[in-house]
Amino acid sequence: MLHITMIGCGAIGVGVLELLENDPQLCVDYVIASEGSEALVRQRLASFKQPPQVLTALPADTRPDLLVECAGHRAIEEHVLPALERGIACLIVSVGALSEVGLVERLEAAAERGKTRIELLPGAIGGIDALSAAKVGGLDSVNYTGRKPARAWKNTPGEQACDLDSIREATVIFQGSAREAARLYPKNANVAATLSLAGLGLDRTHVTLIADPHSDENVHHFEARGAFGRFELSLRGKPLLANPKTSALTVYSVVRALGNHAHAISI
Ligand SMILES: NC(=O)C1=CN([C@@H]2O[C@H](COP(=O)(O)OP(=O)(O)OC[C@H]3O[C@@H](n4cnc5c(N)ncnc54)[C@H](O)[C@@H]3O)[C@@H](O)[C@H]2O)C=CC1
Ligand SMILES: O=C([O-])CC(=O)C(=O)O
Repeated sequence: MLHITMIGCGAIGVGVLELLENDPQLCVDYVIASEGSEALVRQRLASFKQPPQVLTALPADTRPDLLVECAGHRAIEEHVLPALERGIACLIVSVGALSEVGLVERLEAAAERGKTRIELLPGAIGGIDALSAAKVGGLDSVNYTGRKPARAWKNTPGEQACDLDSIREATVIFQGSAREAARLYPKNANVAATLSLAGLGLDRTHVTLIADPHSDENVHHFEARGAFGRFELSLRGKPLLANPKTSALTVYSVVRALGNHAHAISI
C-alpha cells in the first residue's frame, strides 16, 4: 500500500479523497491544511469512513511514499520544496506556480539533493505525452486558447477587460505569451504553464483567453506544429461545482497519477 500526504483539501482535494476511498492500494494518511483552516477541513472530511489526520505541516518523523500538492502556489514554497529536500517524491497540480522565475530550477535542485523526483500532473489538459514527445523532434509553434464561463474570470484582470456580468458574446480578455498569462491570471494559468513546460516554453507559447457568457464548460484548445507534423486537441471540461475555475478532469488526473504509482500496470 502507498502512503500519501495531501497538501490542500479544497475542490480538488476532496474530489480525490472521495475517489480514493475504495482503493485498497492507496491510503491518504495526512492532509496538510493552511494555518487557521484545520477545523473547516476536518468538517469537510467528517463523512469519510477513515478520514486522514489534518495537520498544518508534515511532522519531521513522518515519511510518506508520496506527497501530492492540491493547494496553490504558496504551498510549493511552504511544503513541496522542503519535502523534496527530505527525499519525499512530490506530485504537483499547481503547475502555473512554476512560471515564477527560478522556481523550476529550485525544485530541480531540491529533488536532486533529496535524491527524489517531482512530477508535474497534466491536470485539466490532455495530450501532454504527445506534446513533450513532439518536442524531442523540434516544435515550431504552440498556440493555446482557454475559454471559460464569464463567472470563472471573476476576481481576475478579466474584470477590467470587459463587464463580465453583462457581456453577451464570447470576449477575448487576453492575448500574449504564456509567461504574461501566468503573471496576470495565476489561478487560470495552469494549463498554459503545463503546455509551455511540455512544449516551447513560457515565452514562445501563445495564449488567448476568452470569457464566454454562453458556456458552462472550461474549453481548452491547442495546436502544435513541428518536425513531427501537426497536432490539435480540444477538451471541453466540466467545471467542479465547488470551484468553477477548476475542471473535474484535474481530480481524475491526480487519481490516475497516484494509481499509476501504486498499481502493477501504469497507463
Ligand atoms: N494543473 C491543472 O490543470 C489545474 C490546477 N489547478 C490548481 O490546483 C490548485 C487547487 O485547486 P482547487 O482545489 O480547485 O482550489 P480550492 O481553492 O478549492 O482549494 C485549495 C485548498 O488548498 C488550501 N491551501 C491553500 N494554500 C495552502 C497552503 N499553503 N498549505 C495548505 N493548504 C493550502 C486552501 O485553504 C484550500 O482549501 C490551485 O492552485 C489551482 O490553480 C486547478 C485546476 C487545474
Ligand atoms: O488552467 C487552469 O488553471 C485550470 C483550468 O483551466 C481548468 O481546470 O480547466
